[in-house]
Amino acid sequence: MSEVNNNNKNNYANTDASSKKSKQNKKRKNKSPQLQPGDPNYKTPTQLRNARKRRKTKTTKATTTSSSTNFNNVISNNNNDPSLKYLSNPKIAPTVRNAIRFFRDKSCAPMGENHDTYFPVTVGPKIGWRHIARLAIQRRKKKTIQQGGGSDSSTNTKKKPKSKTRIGLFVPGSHELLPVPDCPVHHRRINELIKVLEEECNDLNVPIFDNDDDTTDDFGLRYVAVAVERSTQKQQLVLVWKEPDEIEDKNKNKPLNTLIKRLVKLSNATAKATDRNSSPSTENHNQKLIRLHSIWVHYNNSWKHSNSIFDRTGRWETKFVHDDDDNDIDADPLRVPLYFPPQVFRQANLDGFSKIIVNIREWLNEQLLLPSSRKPTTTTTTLGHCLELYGGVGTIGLNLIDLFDSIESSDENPFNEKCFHAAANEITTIDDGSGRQQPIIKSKRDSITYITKSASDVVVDNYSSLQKARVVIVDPPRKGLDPPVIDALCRDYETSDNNEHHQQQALIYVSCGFDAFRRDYEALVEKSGKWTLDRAEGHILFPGSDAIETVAYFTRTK
Ligand SMILES: C[S@@+](CC[C@H](N)C(=O)[O-])C[C@H]1O[C@@H](n2cnc3c(N)ncnc32)[C@H](O)[C@@H]1O
Repeated sequence: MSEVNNNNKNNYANTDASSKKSKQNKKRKNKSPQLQPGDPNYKTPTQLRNARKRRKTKTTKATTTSSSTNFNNVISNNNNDPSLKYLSNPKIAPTVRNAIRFFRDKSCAPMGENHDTYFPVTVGPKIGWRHIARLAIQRRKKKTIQQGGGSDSSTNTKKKPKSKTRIGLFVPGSHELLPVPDCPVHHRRINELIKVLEEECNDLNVPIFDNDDDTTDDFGLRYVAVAVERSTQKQQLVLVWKEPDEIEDKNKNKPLNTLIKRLVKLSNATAKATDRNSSPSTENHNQKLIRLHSIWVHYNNSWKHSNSIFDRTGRWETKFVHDDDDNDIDADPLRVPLYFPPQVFRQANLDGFSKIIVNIREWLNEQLLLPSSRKPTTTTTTLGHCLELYGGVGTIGLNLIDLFDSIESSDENPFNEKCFHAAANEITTIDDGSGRQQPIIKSKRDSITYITKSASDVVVDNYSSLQKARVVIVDPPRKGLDPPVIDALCRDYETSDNNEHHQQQALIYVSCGFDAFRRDYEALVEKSGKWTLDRAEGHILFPGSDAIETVAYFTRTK
């Protein structure tokens, strides 16, 4: 396509040039006589032809450079970003295709059968789905700018190289920063805040720490993380800051505080504009529109690069929390306010993940609750006990509390427990016929518990919880289940004290790493024979990237 455009451009250019030439020839014929050999400035036909060639080469070079600059902009904004590679058709990503093939083989479906029958794949909106972004920050030196502009180079004065703060992603396998302005998969509130942040860092000349660049300071801003609260669309901002090595240099943290004050001021200005009931976006196009939920600083003083922008030993400070309450969550039958401070795991696409929770609820209702409530001997309408491993802040478990008598959630991250209990204390339900949200009753609240422990320790130390669970939910990180968890799940624990209703145990496995899932599937189903796959589904939570979230529902083989 670019070739067609370029050809068109050249054609127009040629047409313009040839009409100009014929006019010039006419002028020459009418007015000035042609230069003759021996005249000053006379050029032979060869010299004229060479001069024309040089002019043409110069013009072509200029055109090519400008069009390739445009092309590069497009590339750098899209194709170079690996998370956008499969955006036009997310289902052709290799991992998605592998997963489809895997479940086709396992279900013995014939080639060519629509995968909806054995592995339905949900693809949510392709744009604006990312609610959380962790980005690197660097300062790029701009090329020296020539002033004066005249042809006489002696009149030019050299300006000091100016540097520009850029925020973006590291190109995979490198520390080369790829700016991602207006990234289409980012929630627009992320893009808006990043733009303002870049401008403010430039205006305030905020020091940027870059341990690949010896010429920068030994302190400064090194990363940023932005998350958007879904109910209010406000931004949670984390500024990751490297402190100076010398204690007496603490004053060097001042630019950080200036930046924070400035951002809070801008956020308050947006809040005021919104309160006046005017639309801030139409009021003043130049106004910097940010609406902050909170600002946190994480002091990451390590000198080395690591995959994680937060340092386990680093200090955290909350610098600002909004004080208005415009949370407008609709009344849900079960309202679970989850807490996600920056130290805990938060799904990047919570809208997409809520579809997973809806499906889990549906499966539990259809496969486990409804069949048992149809049996005349069963009095229960809930599912007994649930054990959740790798539970985070309770994103899945807390959204299922109405279906179980008791839930024990767990995770190894010590920051989760407080968030889990804060949320559990605030859960409200509409279940008394009044139509109003009510807090859950005390006995129910007491049956919602949390253990801060690795999953491997839980299955050993709290073995009885695993034994009595009607449903076990696991949502491990990409590396999959820890070997002791697989061992415990494959152990022969179907004794008479197995779950109170003596029903088949179920295992719901939510996986974000397909290779690890495949390995764990083989251990659970094929090697041990203890589990049977009932259903599997895929969710493309990050359209554009090569990933799939797999949800597999297993029942324990009798
Ligand atoms: C993919 S996240 C899922 C969390 C939660 N279900 C959610 O959706 O927010 C994986 C979780 O496993 C936790 N984790 C990682 N390794 C663990 C381990 N060995 N034992 C227990 N938890 C672990 C992490 O802290 C993280 O919260």
